[in-house]
Amino acid sequence: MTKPKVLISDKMDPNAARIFEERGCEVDVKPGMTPDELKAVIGEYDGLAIRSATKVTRDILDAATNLKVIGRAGIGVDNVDIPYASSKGVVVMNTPFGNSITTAEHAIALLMALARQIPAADTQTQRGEWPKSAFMGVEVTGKTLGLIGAGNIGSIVASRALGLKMKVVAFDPFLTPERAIELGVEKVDLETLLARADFITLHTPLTDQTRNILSRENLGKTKPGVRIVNCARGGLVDEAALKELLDSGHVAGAALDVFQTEPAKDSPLFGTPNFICTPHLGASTTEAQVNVALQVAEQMADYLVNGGVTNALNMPSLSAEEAPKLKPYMALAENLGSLVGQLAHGNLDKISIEREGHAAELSGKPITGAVLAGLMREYSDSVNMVNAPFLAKERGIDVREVRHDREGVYHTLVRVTVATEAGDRSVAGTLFGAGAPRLVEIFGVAIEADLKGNMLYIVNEDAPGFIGRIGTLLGQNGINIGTFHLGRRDAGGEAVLLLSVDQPIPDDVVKQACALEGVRMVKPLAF
Ligand SMILES: NC(=O)c1ccc[n+]([C@@H]2O[C@H](COP(=O)([O-])OP(=O)(O)OC[C@H]3O[C@@H](n4cnc5c(N)ncnc54)[C@H](O)[C@@H]3O)[C@@H](O)[C@H]2O)c1
Ligand SMILES: O=C(O)CC[C@@H](O)C(=O)O
Repeated sequence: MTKPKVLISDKMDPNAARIFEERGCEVDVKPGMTPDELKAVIGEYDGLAIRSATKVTRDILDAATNLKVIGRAGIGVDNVDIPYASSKGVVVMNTPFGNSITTAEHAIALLMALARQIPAADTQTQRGEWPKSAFMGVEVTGKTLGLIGAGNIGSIVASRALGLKMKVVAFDPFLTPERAIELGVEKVDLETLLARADFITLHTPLTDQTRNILSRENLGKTKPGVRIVNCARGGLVDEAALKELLDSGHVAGAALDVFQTEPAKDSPLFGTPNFICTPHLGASTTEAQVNVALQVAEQMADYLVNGGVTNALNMPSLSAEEAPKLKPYMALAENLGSLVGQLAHGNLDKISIEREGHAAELSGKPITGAVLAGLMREYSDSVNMVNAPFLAKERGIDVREVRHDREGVYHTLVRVTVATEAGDRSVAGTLFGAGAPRLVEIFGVAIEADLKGNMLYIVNEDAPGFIGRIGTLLGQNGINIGTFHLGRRDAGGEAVLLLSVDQPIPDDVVKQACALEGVRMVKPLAF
């Protein structure tokens, strides 16, 4: 088996490359490529490990013809076009906790540096000026810290601030009152936070809701003398308005680790008294970089080698223990989806995926993804289990998952039912022996078959002589039959024949088969 190939395209702790190799991947480390250089090579890779410098745009994704997973060694994924990656079937993962403590500590460091103007005092002292009377600081004890965003990092900042004897008020629409109590913070609305905070620190992602959350208008509502820290994302604070308010003295100090445009090589804020900045260093500690590098490599290798999914932003998680158990189900589910896709005519607007027995004990989402991938492969070549649910949603297909506790005839069963213009059509399959997928029912007829390679599906009247006729026809056309499966509803009623053949069946042979006595339908299939 060829090893999956991974490209590390940003500066990353060497532990990442080591882990990839130990876990069975080939790895190339090429930080600092231009977008054109990346575009030229990305087609070779199954995985792309990045930090924030690599921009994974549509253009790059279009060239990434083998790419299966993008791993962000860090939290923010605003440098990845996730919707487009999803539509291309590429899993996007991040490492949501590896650098949280480090970033929270950076926010606190900046807060303290602002309170005591440490950078300017340091510069002037080292110039030999001994500016003792130029720097009058403020205590943080007893002051109110306004936290915008109380997720992983915000919560850690809150605990550190409480340790510094600050009062913490938090604005976060997703913060429950119970969690606020647990964190020891007061949940408030944004207006209240702006009016009450002596220090404000931001810890939200950059979204349509948070963009410019500290706008000119909102900055105007802050308490005179407020000090502001942004260690989250550029674009949360209106930088031009901040400059004016720093100049007017309304804002007593501001510290930015992140900028609207990065790298920020030029900014009107540079040189403003009481303005401090760092070049997006929030996550830059040895500990955090080792954490995120190890974690991203473990997650990506696990996905590429075993199919395990952890911390994916566009796919449900799947543990390394569950992945091998699900593997045979993926093949079964994809085949069942493909079978209904090939047999059901007309618009598919509803699909239900039922699991019973052992299948009901496993996670349903991957099985659903595989059924949808099989089904939609009839309509699109680039579909896989990652993008299939998105494509189904886009097409307005109503997808239902049903889990039965009941014991059925089979120890495990997956049934796929589609609602078509001609009524509901359902196929079902099980796993035999060591996990061999097997079809056990097709549109209400019990039949046992391996769905593999080229096949021919025939519905005919159950009457003597038919098997001989079809065998003769295929033989006369030089088509060898591999396996032969029969099923019927009632004796003398409708019968179903599923043949595996050694080559695709030409159209004229299909026509001849349709013309045989007693034939109701003939459909060549491919798996
Ligand atoms: N400077 C750095 O180097 C650095 C390092 C790590 C993380 N970050 C950034 O820090 C930010 C926070 O990271 P995290 O791990 O705490 O994320 P998180 O997802 O754990 O927390 C984000 C919080 O923001 C809240 N939120 C979302 N929309 C909001 C809104 N409109 N108003 C108020 N709150 C809102 C969410 O409810 C959530 O609690 C991210 O943008 C991340 O990219 C920066
Ligand atoms: O990789 C970095 O240095 C920055 C990471 C940070 O912005 C993040 O969102 O995790």
